[in-house]
Amino acid sequence: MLTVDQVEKSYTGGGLFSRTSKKILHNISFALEAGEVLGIIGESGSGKSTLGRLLLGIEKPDRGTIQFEGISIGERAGRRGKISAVFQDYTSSIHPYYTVEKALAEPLKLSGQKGREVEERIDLLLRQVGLDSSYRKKYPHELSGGEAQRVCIARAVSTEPQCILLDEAVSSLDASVQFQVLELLKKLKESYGMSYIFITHDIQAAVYLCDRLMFVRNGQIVEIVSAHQLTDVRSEYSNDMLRMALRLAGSGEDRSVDLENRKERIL
Ligand SMILES: Nc1ncnc2c1ncn2[C@@H]1O[C@H](COP(=O)(O)OP(=O)(O)OP(=O)(O)O)[C@@H](O)[C@H]1O
Repeated sequence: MLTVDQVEKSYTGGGLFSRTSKKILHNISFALEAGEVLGIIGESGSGKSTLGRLLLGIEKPDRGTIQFEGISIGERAGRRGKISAVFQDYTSSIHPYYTVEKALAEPLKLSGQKGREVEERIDLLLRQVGLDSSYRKKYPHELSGGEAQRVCIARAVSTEPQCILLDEAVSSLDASVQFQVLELLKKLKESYGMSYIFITHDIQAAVYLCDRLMFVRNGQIVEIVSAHQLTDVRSEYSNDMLRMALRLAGSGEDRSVDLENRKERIL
């Protein structure tokens, strides 16, 4: 469905007259199947969000191609209605002067839906993300972090894209809310059958949600493994990240719940 082939990206350094260029992504190639959940995991600064922006078509790669069903993501037809996103910063993801219903109506109207159809769809979306209709009139500042992120998720699924890119989408939520949102994402995936690209540094959340994990280091793919076969992990880097996740789980510093299940799967 989504194919990424030999993608490279550099940024020029700071300063108005700087000509130094730093390569952020090196030769990135992978494919995402319909209905699959792919985790992109790596340390801070490894290039995960840069890759995410390229996949959304917000920025262009310097080299290589990104295609959705054979059409370049750089073309409107390649991305329109096919991919949407949920970011970590849910507070600024919703317009501060928009009520929840207005925030949800916007993408629906842009996709050509009107009147009653939009109203019914908003009710359904709110129900699907576990919010009742009293939330329709609320503004973003009246929502908790978990509620705001549910609204962002409802907005992302509203037009039924084939894929949702989630960039650290649960990272700043507290443990129990994080788990609820992961559960919600699982449930929505079952209803809509879409794919997720789950960008995170939280391996445990990734193991919980993903089918495959892609480990990224210094802008390069280290390896891609099945999230159900973590014993297949070969590289030292991926093993170190898994061990670190396990140590956090064991020390009680973990921010997530359902640890035993995750520990078993990591082991
Ligand atoms: N627009 C930009 N201009 C210049 N450099 C950038 C730009 N965006 C990102 N970078 C640099 O690219 C590198 C990778 O950043 P990126 O945000 O993609 O990493 P990340 O893996 O998502 O990190 P984190 O987990 O901390 O969000 C960093 O060194 C960053 O400073």
